[in-house]
Amino acid sequence: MAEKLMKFSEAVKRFDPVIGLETHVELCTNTKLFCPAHIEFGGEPNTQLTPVSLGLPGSLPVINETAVDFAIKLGLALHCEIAEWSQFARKNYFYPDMPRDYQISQYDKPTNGNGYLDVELDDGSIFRVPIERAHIEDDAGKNTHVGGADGRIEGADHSLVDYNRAGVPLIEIVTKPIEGAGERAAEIAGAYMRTLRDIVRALGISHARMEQGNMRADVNVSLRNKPTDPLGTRSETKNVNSFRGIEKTIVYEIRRQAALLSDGGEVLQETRHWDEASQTTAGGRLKTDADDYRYFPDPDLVMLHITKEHIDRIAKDMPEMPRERRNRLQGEWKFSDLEMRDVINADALDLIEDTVKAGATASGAKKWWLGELSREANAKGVSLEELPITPADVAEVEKLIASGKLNDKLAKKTVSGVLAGEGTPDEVVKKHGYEVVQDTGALEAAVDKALADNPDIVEKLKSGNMKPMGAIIGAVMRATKGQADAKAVSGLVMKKLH
Ligand SMILES: Nc1ncnc2c1ncn2[C@@H]1O[C@H](COP(=O)(O)OP(=O)(O)OP(=O)(O)O)[C@@H](O)[C@H]1O
Ligand SMILES: [Mg+2]
Ligand SMILES: [Mg+2]
Repeated sequence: MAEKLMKFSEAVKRFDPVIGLETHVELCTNTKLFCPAHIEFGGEPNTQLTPVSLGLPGSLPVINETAVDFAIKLGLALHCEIAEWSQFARKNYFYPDMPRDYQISQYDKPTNGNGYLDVELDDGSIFRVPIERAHIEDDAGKNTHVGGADGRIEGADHSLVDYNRAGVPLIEIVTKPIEGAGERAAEIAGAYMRTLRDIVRALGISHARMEQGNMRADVNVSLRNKPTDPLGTRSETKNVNSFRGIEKTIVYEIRRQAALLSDGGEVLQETRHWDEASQTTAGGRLKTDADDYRYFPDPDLVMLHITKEHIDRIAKDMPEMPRERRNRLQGEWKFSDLEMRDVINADALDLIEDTVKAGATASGAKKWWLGELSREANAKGVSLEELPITPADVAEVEKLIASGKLNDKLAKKTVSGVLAGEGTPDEVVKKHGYEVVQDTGALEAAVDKALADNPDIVEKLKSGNMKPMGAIIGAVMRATKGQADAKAVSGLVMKKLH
């Protein structure tokens, strides 16, 4: 049954939306959080296991020090208070993807508390997102429902479970209720998620690939009549795994709840899920704050003691954060704010940086990645990074242009060759004989012929009408299969006429 929705513009005029994001980030440690089982994406099911990750009786967890250091790094980046003593707690519930019947998480003594993240919005303004906590926990395994009439979960006749992911370290970053977002709630959530992704990548603590589930968010949304009212009842849309999905969930929930409330109904505190196919959220399980997980300190794990000296050591090695890096690169590249925003939106920052490092100019690198190559990536439905061309290739093409060996047209052909798997730019140039005619003898002969073939144009040029110059250059280009340098041709023509 389709639910009633209010127009978005009307909904945010009548109600004040409040959102909250719980983001799970999968850490890229080599081994699991409490045992030495190796972690590898896409491994054969149930091959990355130990007795601990299966929760076998008698097995005991031992904390992974790297995971704790990763959590501290993130805590520092999010301006959190890092607890000297934090504690793991058992969150008890039953689900077949969790072999232990409890998740090891942190409850009232999380490692990181009380921080914030400043995010930049489209208009260049900064919005401060308050962070409640960033705690360490382990992941569950994965169920796959198979069989049945049409392969859908309802039709499934049995489920398979893969415990490879069970015990993989996660950090859950929980925002405080984000107030004052108004009609920009979705934009703020999107900017927050992208900034968080950039930070965890810069810290090297997660691959943060949404599509592989390294990063996923629970999206909480509530409405109230006015900003001074107490918070309204929230819905919680679970495990949304794309930035667009998160933004759309927020818009949808605002519209749905607004319609409900203005009809005199009430918002249920429930978990929902985002359905990409129908672009809607659907109700799941009713949930109350009294949901009883029977949290208690895990008696198998001692409290985590993090000394100030340890934090200082980690703080000394913190890499440059994305926003500082962006500002530095913008200065070095002399890009305008608008150009920089285009680069960020195209996810081309790293690629351009690497291309410049390989010897190209910043504007040359930008021209390729945001022009020709963005079009190619769009057409193929892949990201720029996935294109079969490297920053070094692009820099090489730029060098060939700068040295006068390639003109724009030949450069494009060369890039096409690289994309088609014909080899490096040098190899493609050699293979096809793409090279601007440098031999002035051959060029002169082509110019002479073009002038002799077009006496009427010659007359015009002689009388000072330069418009038909293009026709001569075109003729020379055709004669040299596009391999002439247009500037050299017009220079030669002028020399011959006078
Ligand atoms: N009325 C509200 N409207 C919008 N967001 C809210 C509201 N109340 C709480 N939130 C946000 O919802 C999130 C709640 O996450 P939290 O992890 O604390 O609890 P939970 O969802 O009950 O537990 P679980 O981790 O088991 O899902 C936080 O980001 C919080 O800021
Ligand atoms: Mg939570
Ligand atoms: Mg939650």
